Amino acid sequence: MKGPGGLTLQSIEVRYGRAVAVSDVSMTVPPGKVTALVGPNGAGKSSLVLAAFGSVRARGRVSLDGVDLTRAAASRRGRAGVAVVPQGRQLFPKLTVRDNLLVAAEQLRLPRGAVDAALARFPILAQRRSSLAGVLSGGEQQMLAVTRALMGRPRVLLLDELATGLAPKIVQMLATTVQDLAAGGMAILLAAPELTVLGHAVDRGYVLVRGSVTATVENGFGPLQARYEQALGIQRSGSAAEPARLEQGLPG
Ligand SMILES: Nc1ncnc2c1ncn2[C@@H]1O[C@H](COP(=O)(O)OP(=O)(O)OP(=O)(O)O)[C@@H](O)[C@H]1O
Repeated sequence: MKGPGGLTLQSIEVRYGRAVAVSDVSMTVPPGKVTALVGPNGAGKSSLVLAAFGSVRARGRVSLDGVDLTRAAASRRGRAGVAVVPQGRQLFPKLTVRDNLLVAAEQLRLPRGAVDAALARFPILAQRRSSLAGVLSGGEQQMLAVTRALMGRPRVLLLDELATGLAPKIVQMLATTVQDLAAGGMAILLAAPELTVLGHAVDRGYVLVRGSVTATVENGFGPLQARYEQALGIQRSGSAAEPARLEQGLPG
């Protein structure tokens, strides 16, 4: 019996030793939508993303399109349709663009031809297929990380800090990619400490503070941002101190 579509996380808890990074979080990442996960630094966003992908140990349940993946390792989740662009990208800097994708193709048990097909998405990256990943610009590296994640035609794509440190033009291009993927039916999760540049791409989202969801918002980025600012204790008065507090995370 199939359950709801997309990714479902139930009562997820992530601990590092005695420290609880994520506490009893339940959320969904439905197909055809861009779901945001916003929270200040240290809120537990990356831990939750990696718990969904299966690369950190977690309590709770994870399912995709109603199929239980709780006990599946990351490699099996990958083949089942879960893909991640992790914070920091985790590329092999001393391998070429093409070889980075070949490694992923092998992990996903895809034919080698999948690499050239994947490279067609970003022409700039295709031109640099023989360059070492480590010499690419930040934007090109992020394109490579996204391309790698998309190789297995995932059903859910987890994007951790997609826009951090990138030029606005690149972020716009990635935002368009994300929207196109959602329009094609993919379930997308965008985790970030702030999403103003990507905000227009967001359909719904969750606010995460100190490992717990404090708000679930279904009606777009504006209301989500308002709930986020509320959670951080930010007053909308236009004072110069506000952006600094948003970047630093928690209310003073
Ligand atoms: N490998 C680890 N070992 C111990 N503690 C960790 C580890 N990874 C994360 N933490 C801690 O878990 C908490 C949540 O971290 P996490 O990286 O998931 O948050 P985040 O919201 O993604 O923050 P950021 O935006 O800074 O990446 C933090 O207190 C962090 O210090």
